[in-house]
Amino acid sequence: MLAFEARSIRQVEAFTRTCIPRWSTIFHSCYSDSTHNKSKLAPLQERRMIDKVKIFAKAGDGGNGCTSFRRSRQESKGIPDGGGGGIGGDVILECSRRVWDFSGLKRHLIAERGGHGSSKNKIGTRGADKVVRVPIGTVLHLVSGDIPSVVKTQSSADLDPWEVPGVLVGDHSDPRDGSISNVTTQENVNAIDPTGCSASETSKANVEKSVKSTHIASTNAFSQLSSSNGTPEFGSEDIGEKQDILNNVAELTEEGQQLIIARGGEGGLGNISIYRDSRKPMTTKAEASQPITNLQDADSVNLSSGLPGSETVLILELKCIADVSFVGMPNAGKSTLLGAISRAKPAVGHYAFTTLRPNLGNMNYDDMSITVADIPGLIKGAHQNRGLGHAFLRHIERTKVLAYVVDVAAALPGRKGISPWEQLKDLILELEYHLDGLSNRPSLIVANKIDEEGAEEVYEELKRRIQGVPIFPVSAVLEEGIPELKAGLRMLVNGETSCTLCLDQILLD
Ligand SMILES: Nc1nc2c(ncn2[C@@H]2O[C@H](COP(=O)(O)OP(=O)(O)OP(=O)(O)O)[C@@H](O)[C@H]2O)c(=O)[nH]1
Repeated sequence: MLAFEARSIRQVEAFTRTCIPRWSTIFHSCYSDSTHNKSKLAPLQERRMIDKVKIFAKAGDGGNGCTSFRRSRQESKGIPDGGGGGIGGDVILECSRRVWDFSGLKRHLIAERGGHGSSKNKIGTRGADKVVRVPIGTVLHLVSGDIPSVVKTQSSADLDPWEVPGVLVGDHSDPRDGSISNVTTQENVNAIDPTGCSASETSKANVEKSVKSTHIASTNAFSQLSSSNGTPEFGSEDIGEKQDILNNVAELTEEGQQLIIARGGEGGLGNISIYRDSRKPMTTKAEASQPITNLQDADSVNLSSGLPGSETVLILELKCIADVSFVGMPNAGKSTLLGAISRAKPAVGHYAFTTLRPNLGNMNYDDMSITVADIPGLIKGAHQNRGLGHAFLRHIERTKVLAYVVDVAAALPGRKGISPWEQLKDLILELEYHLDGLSNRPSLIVANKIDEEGAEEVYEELKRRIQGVPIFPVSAVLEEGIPELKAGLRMLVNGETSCTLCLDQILLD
C-alpha cells in the first residue's frame, strides 16, 4: 500500500514537471498581452534611451616579427627568413541610420592583435578591425589618448594584405597606404625607413614613447571608467567625475562615415629585415646574411616585437540633427503631430511622458524633405531634473527651427491645465536654463487640439497675446491645418522668413 502511494506521488511530480510548463506556454501564446510576452516584444519606445556614454577603445597590438634561418648545403649558417608581424586592428566608429542611441554599444571596444610573422618570410596577418555602429549626430569628447581625426572612406576589407611593414628593403612608402590614403601621420610612418635601422629605431622609440604616455593617461581614465558605476542619470550614463576633457574633437554626421578612434600597433620586424642593411644595395648573398654591426641583440629583440595598439577613452554624446524640433509640454500632441506630418509612427498616449526619447520623422515636399524631431515633453522645472529633466534639450542645440506645440484646450474650464501663453513662457525659460540663447532661433507656434470645444476662443486669445510669430491652428488627430503648417515650416527652414519667439513678445497676466 505504502509502495503504491509513493509511486503515485512520483507520478504526480513527473506530471507536474512535464505538463505545467507546456500549459503555461499555451496560456502565454493565447494571451499575447500577458506580461511575459510584453517584456519581450516591448517596442523600442519603451526602452530607456542612452544618449551619452563613456567608452574605452583599445586597438590591436602589432604581431611579433619572426627570427628564423633557412639552412641549406651551401648556407650552413643559414640565411634569415623570418617574416614581420602583422598590424593590429583599428577600433572604428561607423555612422549608421539603423542605430538610435548607444544602448547597444559595448563600453570596452577591443580590436584583434596582428598575427606573428613566421619562417619562409611569411608575414603575420592583419588584426581584424573592431567596427561599431553609432547613430548619426554622435559627437566625440576626448578624455585621454589620441585625437580621432581621420574619417575613413575606404573599408578595411579593401586592404592589400601584403602591405605589411618590414617586408621590402628600402620601401619608402607608408605600409598602410593601401588602407587609409589620407591618414599618414608621423607615428604611422613605417618603422622601416630608407635611412636604415637606426632611423627605424628612433621612429619606433618615438611611437613607443607616445603610446606609453598615452597609455598612462588612458589607464587612469580607464580605472575611472571602471570605478564610475553610480546610478546613471536618465538618458545618459554617469560619466564619472569632471576631468580634463577635450570637447567636440570629432563628430559623425553622415551615413557610412567612419572614424578611427584607436590605431592598431605596427608589426615587429622579422629577422629578414633586421639583418639587412638597407642603406647599401646587397651585392652578394653572404653580405645579405651579415648582421648590421651596430645592432645589439637587445635592440633586435625590441624591433621584432610588435608595437602596442593605441588606447583612447572617449565620451560619446548624441545630438540629433533635425531641421525642426517640436518642443512642448507633455500631452501637447507632439507625437501625434509628427505622425500627421510624416510617416513616423511614434507612440501616442493620453498620459504625460509617453515619449521617452526623441523621435525623428521626414516631412516630404515635392522638391525637398525636412527632418523633424519630436522632443520628449518638458515641464516647468525640467532644468532641476523634474519630469524627464532637460537632458534631451541637447538634441535641440543643432536644430534650425523651433516649433512650439501648445495644447490650446489645456486650460479650458474643468481641465486644470496651463494656458498656452504660460506654456510658451515656461518652455522658453527651460530652453534658456539649459543653454543661453537656445530659444534664439527661427520659431513658430502650433496651436494644437483646435478641434476641442471652446479651443477657438483660446486660439483667438493666444493670437492677441503673442506678437511677431506665426501661429498655426492645427488638429493633429484630425490632420487639420497640416498643409499650412508644412508650408510655414518650409519657409522658416529655407530662411524665407525669420521670426523668433522671446519672452517679451508674450503678453502674460
Ligand atoms: N482632441 C485632440 N486630441 C489630441 C490631438 N493631438 C493629440 N491629441 C491627444 O493628446 C494625447 C497626447 O498626445 P501625444 O501625441 O502623445 O502627446 P505628446 O506631446 O507627444 O506627449 P508626451 O509624449 O508626453 O510628450 C493623446 O491622447 C492624443 O490622442 C488633437 O489635435 N486633438
